[in-house]
Amino acid sequence: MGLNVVLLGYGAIGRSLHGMLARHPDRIAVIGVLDGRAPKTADDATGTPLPVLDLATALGCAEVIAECASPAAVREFGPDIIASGTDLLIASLGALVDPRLRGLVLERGPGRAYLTTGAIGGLDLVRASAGTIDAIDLDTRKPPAALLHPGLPGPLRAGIAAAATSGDPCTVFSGSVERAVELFPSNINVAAALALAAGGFTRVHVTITADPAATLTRHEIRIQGSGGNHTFLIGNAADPENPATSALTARAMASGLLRLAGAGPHFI
Ligand SMILES: NC(=O)C1=CN([C@@H]2O[C@H](COP(=O)(O)OP(=O)(O)OC[C@H]3O[C@@H](n4cnc5c(N)ncnc54)[C@H](O)[C@@H]3O)[C@@H](O)[C@H]2O)C=CC1
Ligand SMILES: O=C([O-])CC(=O)C(=O)O
Repeated sequence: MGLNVVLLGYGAIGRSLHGMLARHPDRIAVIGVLDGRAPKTADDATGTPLPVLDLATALGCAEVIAECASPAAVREFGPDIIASGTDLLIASLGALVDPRLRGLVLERGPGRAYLTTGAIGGLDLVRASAGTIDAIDLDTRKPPAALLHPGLPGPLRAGIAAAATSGDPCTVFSGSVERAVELFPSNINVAAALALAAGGFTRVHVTITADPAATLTRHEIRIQGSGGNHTFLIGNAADPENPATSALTARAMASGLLRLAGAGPHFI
């Protein structure tokens, strides 16, 4: 019997994740989706349709709910999932900048919250170095189209659009993790991942650049502290369905779920 998984969100990550997990029926059974807005619920590779579930049904059959929807979905469903005793794997880590939600999701139980490494690497090192870190700088660079979304304030939208027409890279944001995830809720969860791993939001500074020439999404992470200095440079291919999302994210979630289902090797 495999691990029973429900997908909360069936967009670019959810569909890709479904396809990857379908290759491991001995370890994982994807039994449905919690996403009433998904236009279709069948994985392209297998054509397997998934039922759309309500929360009560999902909680009755899932051992793990894998969130790949939005920070709003973490706010809406996260506390109930954890309170029910079901485990929750979270992609939209930006939701956890809210200390109240963080308490409900990360500290209450009895369900366990797992945080995906998502679109970056090095979180094991950041976690291990938590007490020694003075500062983390995250420079994220994406094509302008990957940064535009309907909730952006007008001047910021205009700045990103101007970068697109000028052809030159333009830094469109510099500031805190909290402000970054407020302005780009589906685009900079990796900043929250670094802050959560480092054990504090105040030490992380975020810069976002719109780069019309970018062919990869780039995350440059520079860590300074008494334990040493560490730099990671990550260049990710975008998901073919969503230019805002690195394709690595679905692979990271699949890898994490397979690990929960017992597949090694286990790096800890
Ligand atoms: N931790 C990380 O490194 C990364 C995290 N993400 C997070 O993953 C999320 C999903 O990414 P994609 O699949 O590319 O987005 P997408 O826009 O392609 O798909 C999102 C799906 O979730 C559904 N959804 C949104 N809010 C919902 C809600 N409240 N309840 C139920 N369903 C809901 C939508 O209907 C859509 O089908 C992003 O919004 C972002 O927050 C994305 C990339 C990297
Ligand atoms: O996929 C990426 O490269 C990063 C991203 O969207 C996020 O952190 O939300």
